[in-house]
Amino acid sequence: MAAAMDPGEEHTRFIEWAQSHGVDINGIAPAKFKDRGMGIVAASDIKKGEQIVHVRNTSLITVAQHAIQALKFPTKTSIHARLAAYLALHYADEDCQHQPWREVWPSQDEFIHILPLHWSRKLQDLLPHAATVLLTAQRSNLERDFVNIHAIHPSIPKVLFTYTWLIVNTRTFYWEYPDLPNAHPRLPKKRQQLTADDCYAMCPFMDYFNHSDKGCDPKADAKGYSVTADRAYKAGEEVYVSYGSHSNDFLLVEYGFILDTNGCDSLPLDHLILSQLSSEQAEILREDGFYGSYTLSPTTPTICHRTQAVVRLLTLPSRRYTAFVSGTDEGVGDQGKVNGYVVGLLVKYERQIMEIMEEVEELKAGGEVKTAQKDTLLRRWKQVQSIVKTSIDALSS
Ligand SMILES: C[S@@+](CC[C@H](N)C(=O)[O-])C[C@H]1O[C@@H](n2cnc3c(N)ncnc32)[C@H](O)[C@@H]1O
Repeated sequence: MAAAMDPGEEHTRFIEWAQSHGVDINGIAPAKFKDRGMGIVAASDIKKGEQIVHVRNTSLITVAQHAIQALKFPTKTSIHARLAAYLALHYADEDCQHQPWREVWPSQDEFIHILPLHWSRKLQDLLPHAATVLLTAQRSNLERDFVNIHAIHPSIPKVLFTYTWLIVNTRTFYWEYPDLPNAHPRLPKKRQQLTADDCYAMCPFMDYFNHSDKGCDPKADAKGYSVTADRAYKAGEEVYVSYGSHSNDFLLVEYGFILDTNGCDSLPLDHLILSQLSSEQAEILREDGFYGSYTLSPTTPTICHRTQAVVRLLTLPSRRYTAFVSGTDEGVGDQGKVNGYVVGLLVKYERQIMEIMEEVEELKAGGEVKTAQKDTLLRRWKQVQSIVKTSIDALSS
């Protein structure tokens, strides 16, 4: 994909600001892409192992900062909500120290086009099941955070909070809150109460990198963030980081895009399997720790161990299920029966997929359904269809 090396004045201003705020940039530059906003390209040839950017910890936005601590959020307020509220409270402040950085963030309008949270109900209802589950959780986290923030900062409008909450959602990095030299003295104590969901920091320039399943791995330590080239790059090539091992349903809901090839993609099977269970079977699986989270990995279609267990409970005498989950029998002799059962589920699902794709295709683009949204949804269904087809073939042979 061709990229414009000179993406515009606001980006030039931001780079100058970043360099004077503890961001060391080496051999890379921001560039504008047709289909994914900004990204990072190699400005010159880069060798594998070269450090291409370092961002000093004092340039991050974290809840350890005095300006955020001073807002005195109740303890139950999530880190996500605190960061979003801080950004919202300073949104209209043109003298804000982060102004040049904010100018290069996506607009509310861009989010409306790409993020399923903003899609019309018609389109949301046609998302794959796994994406619907993620979207429901996202909506409820946003609602919870808004209610908590509204109670103490009623002046923040919901539309603005939603925007800054999504900025935080799409542009933060995992940050373990090491005991920063400049951190608030109370932070080390609080750190023990933080869960992985709380460990967010906003990091200037790092948030230009787009995601790939095989990209550079950003590293954080007490001094800040850095990215090292995972391989050699030729000048002009896009340099990606990996946001984590995420399926396309996750990327779609949380970030508003899907990858054409994604080694971390998966097909969740819960919606096909859980409805087949009697209440006794569900109880047995809960007791054995095998209830739910059934997936099929598409690369070499593999039924995960949990699915192997549940299908054995559904199709075999109970002693054979028990032998499998206790590990006394690897269950090789029953594999054909297990595969056959999964194929039966997938064949039914394949028919549903075709019907859903027809519904998506029939939606008129324009008005509340945008062409790009419809195209993304159709592309995702085609991927799901292809995973299902490949799996049926592989498991039937
Ligand atoms: C951390 S930002 C990366 C910079 C962003 N592209 C920008 O214009 O500022 C994350 C957002 O970039 C976009 N993005 C990241 N990786 C992408 C990819 N591989 N393909 C398409 N869009 C991507 C998504 O919109 C995502 O929400």
